[in-house]
Amino acid sequence: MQPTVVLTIGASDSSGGSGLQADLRTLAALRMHGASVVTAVVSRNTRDVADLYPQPTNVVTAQLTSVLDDLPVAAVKTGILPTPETAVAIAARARNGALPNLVVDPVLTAATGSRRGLIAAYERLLPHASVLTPNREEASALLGWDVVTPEDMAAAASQLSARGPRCVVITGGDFAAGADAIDVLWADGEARVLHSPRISSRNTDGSGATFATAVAARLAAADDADAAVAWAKGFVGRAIGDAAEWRLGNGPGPIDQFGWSSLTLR
Ligand SMILES: Nc1ncnc2c1ncn2[C@@H]1O[C@H](COP(=O)(O)OP(=O)(O)O)[C@@H](O)[C@H]1O
Ligand SMILES: Cc1ncc(COP(=O)(O)OP(=O)(O)O)c(N)n1
Repeated sequence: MQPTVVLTIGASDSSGGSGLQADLRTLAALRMHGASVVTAVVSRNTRDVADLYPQPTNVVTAQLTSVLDDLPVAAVKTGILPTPETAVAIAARARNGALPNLVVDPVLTAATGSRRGLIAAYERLLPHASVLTPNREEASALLGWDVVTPEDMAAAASQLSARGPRCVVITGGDFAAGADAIDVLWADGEARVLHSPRISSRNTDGSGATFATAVAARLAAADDADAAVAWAKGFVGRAIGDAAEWRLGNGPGPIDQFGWSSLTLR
């Protein structure tokens, strides 16, 4: 049997916790082949980000052309798109139908120019997204108002879906500790609040990247969007729980996509 191919477009994280490294670990754990287009190189550890070096846009598009000319890509996930030019170039490929089952994780870290320019460029990408996965801060930036409560998240998801993505899930990993980890899903014209047990851990680096990549993987496996989101939420919760005792570095460390202690792959 051939492995399913999923393409991740994003930045290298030198600490290995998030970005392309988390995406590729997630795909490997799900027994899929990960192709990767490097948009930027981030110098960081578990404590802080030192620098972000964007790849020139022509280097990003050259990687994209090489992958898409040859490999049977079944789904695509985007992470850091460091400049408006890069985001516009990715949007052009999406508009041409070259990026199937596109999951957009709008990490709004701009390397050059204004954040406003990056947000404007994202507007071109959103109509082509199958699933958009902002956290509350990213949703606030995209919309221009503060998304705080679960009610806000539902309204925000509805407003973002009007910009084109078929499904929007606003993640709430940064809610003050409570019993549940709450995300809000907008699909088929209605909002649903998704609950899962909140895991107590200092190690949550890469949760957003892992979640979005797992959604892309499940879309590649022909799940519909809400099933993919529900599955990914379970997956990331297990990955956080399995790494809760890890002490890799002095800040929030990576999560355990492989579930070395408890994951049963389905
Ligand atoms: N402590 C936690 N326990 C369980 N699930 C969590 C926890 N933190 C985040 N998640 C889940 O991880 C996914 C990514 O969410 P989030 O952390 O908000 O993304 P980001 O890293 O982009 O801010 C969501 O499904 C969220 O509910
Ligand atoms: C290289 C790199 N660094 C950080 C991120 C941030 O991703 P985000 O989804 O905001 O949060 P986590 O994945 O770290 O929970 C990234 N995508 N790439």
